[in-house]
Amino acid sequence: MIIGVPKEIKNNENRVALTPGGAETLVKRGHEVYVQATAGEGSGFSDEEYIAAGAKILPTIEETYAIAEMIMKVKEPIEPEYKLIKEDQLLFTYFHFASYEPLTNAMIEQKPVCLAYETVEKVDRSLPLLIPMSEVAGRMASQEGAKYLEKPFGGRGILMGGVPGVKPAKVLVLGGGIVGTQAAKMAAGLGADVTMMDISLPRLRQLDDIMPANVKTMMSSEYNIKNEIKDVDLIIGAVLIPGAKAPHLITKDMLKDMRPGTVMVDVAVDQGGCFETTKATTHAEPTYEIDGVLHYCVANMPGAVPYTSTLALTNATLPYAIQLADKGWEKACAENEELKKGLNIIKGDVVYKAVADAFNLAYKPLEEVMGEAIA
Ligand SMILES: NC(=O)C1=CN([C@@H]2O[C@H](COP(=O)(O)OP(=O)(O)OC[C@H]3O[C@@H](n4cnc5c(N)ncnc54)[C@H](O)[C@@H]3O)[C@@H](O)[C@H]2O)C=CC1
Ligand SMILES: CC(=O)C(=O)O
Ligand SMILES: [Mg+2]
Repeated sequence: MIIGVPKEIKNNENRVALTPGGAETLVKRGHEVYVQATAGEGSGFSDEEYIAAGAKILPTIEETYAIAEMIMKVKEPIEPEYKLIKEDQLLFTYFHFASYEPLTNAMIEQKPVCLAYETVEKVDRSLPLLIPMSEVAGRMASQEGAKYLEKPFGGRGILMGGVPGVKPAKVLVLGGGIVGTQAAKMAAGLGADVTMMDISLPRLRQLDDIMPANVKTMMSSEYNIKNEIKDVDLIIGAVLIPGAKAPHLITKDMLKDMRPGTVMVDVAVDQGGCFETTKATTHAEPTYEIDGVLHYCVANMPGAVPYTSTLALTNATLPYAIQLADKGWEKACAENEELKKGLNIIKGDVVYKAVADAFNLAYKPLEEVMGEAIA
């Protein structure tokens, strides 16, 4: 198969979808790998390393899209990329369709096969291609939260761990999955007083067993959230309903009950955000303030730590990319239930129900689109 790896063009996105090691693995299996010039630079990989691995370098993004049967990316395609995408081309990347209607419409129009990292799902319902980036974003959420709580950055001016004789900061983590757990761990490590909320009681039991003593658990409900936010310093939004828009757990109205300088980090921004007042920001301008509350809503948080993130992401994606390249997407998805769950839009048909529901689009079950082979 001919595989193209374009350079990411989203603001401050320094990750790349394939390492030189990954390229070498695919080339050794008989595939052709084309990498756009300097695509790996932000992650510390030179063009020469890709060439040594057997890949070919193409000077422009246009040529990279034009030649490839499968495009491997990190972030969802953005506007300037839409027209480069070819009918029937396989796109293997994050999409987060439910949070962005123009992207969904563009992919329906361009008719590629969209296989979304974030909905590839194992039988135990875990999301193997989201987990590594959720681990990064979760750990970063507390780091960024601690920074923005500093007065010069717009926060209340409170130190996460406090000092002897002065109380630590109070941190509320909404969602106790991968992001929430990693965020809570980091905040607890800094000495903060952490509360985690989730709607799953079994998950709260697990967390209660494994988390340090300065992490408490609470059932997630509007009532509990309203009570907690009154004296909290940092709120981390980390909920997920796979493929769907995130529920708004904190409404605009609730901001009035918070102390000025409270910081809210919405990691769930790429699924629309779990705060009503969330709007996606970039690393260039990560925060904005509403009613005295500082919002941090960067949709590609891991892009800021590309050394860690590229290696973590490609560790997870490469085994799936090999299957797609070796067998083609139809056979690979027919034989692997995990990959099959990643199919969101196939040549104009929306085959992932939560995405169709998000925008009242027609939903076509996979069996209708693909026939018995894939159903
Ligand atoms: N901004 C960024 O750069 C990044 C964002 N993300 C996003 O972070 C979000 C969380 O991802 P993961 O932790 O991997 O998901 P996960 O599936 O591991 O955890 C989500 C948790 O939210 C809980 N939940 C659902 N509804 C809830 C509610 N009403 N109240 C409290 N908890 C609720 C679930 O029970 C689950 O435990 C996703 O939207 C993901 O796309 C992930 C990586 C990077
Ligand atoms: C998961 C995701 O959206 C990211 O890593 O940017
Ligand atoms: Mg994201």
